[in-house]
Amino acid sequence: MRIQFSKMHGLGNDFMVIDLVTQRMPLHPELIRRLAHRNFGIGFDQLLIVEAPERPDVDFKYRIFNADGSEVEQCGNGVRCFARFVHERHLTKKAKIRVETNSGVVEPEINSNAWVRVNMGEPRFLPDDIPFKAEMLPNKPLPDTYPVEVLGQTVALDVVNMGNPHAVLLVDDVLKAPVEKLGPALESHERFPQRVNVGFMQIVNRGEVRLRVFERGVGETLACGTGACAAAVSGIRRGLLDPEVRVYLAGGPLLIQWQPNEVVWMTGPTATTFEGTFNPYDFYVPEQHEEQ
Ligand SMILES: N[C@@H](CCC[C@H](N)C(=O)O)C(=O)O
Repeated sequence: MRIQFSKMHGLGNDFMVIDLVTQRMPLHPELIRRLAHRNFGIGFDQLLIVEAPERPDVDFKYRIFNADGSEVEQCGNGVRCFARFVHERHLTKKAKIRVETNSGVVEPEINSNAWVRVNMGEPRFLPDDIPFKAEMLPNKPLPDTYPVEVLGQTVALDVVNMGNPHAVLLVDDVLKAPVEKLGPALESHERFPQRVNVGFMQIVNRGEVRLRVFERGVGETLACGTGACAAAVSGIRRGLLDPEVRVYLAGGPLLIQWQPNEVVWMTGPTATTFEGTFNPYDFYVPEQHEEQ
């Protein structure tokens, strides 16, 4: 039994994409960790799965797994690649599709140059929606920064849910930001019961920022789409940015557009690196093998 896949990326945030509408394979976390391994596996930041929809008003179901095997709710660079994948595999002819995720519906629209614009939905700020433990302000929208003690210092975090949880910190120089130190400490901080993605944002001017993201379940990646949305939303909410922001990540720029109380729009490129097949039994996990 061989499974077909595509290797894709959005600005260097890389994915293995598998169609499980027409194929079957187990989705055990240990199998995913083995496939994600950069030497022993295919290597990726996230595994993206295409499934048949469970409700009548969407075209596909989109499941996302981090390299550590954890299933997550949303992936912004991934949804652009997802839209391109379902076209390349002739699973749809529609330019604009509705895709169900574990945190709601997103709507990517693909253009002829494989650029994709996505309605990412509305950001959420309630502590329970992030989720974030903010005893001082039980379930009221959070202020635009919240002080959090970490590694003996207090940092001012803006916490935003973009389908998945994000914390955004302002820094003077993104190249000198303490991503390796604060990233893991905040990712697993007790205030974030489901862990968090941590963005370090440098404001260049009202329309441009530089961003590095320490991703939950992966580590620092070359780009993070939901992280770019969260950073832009945070800067706009704080009155530091205009409603249209170019977010420069290590892998390249994304365009993010947002007006308060509206949905966030993300526009960016996609790339298919190669297509291949693998035999899941080469990555077999004894006694934990689960059929999907
Ligand atoms: N790279 C993604 C985000 C993937 C999920 C994230 N690591 C999480 O755990 O929430 C993006 O482009 O948004």
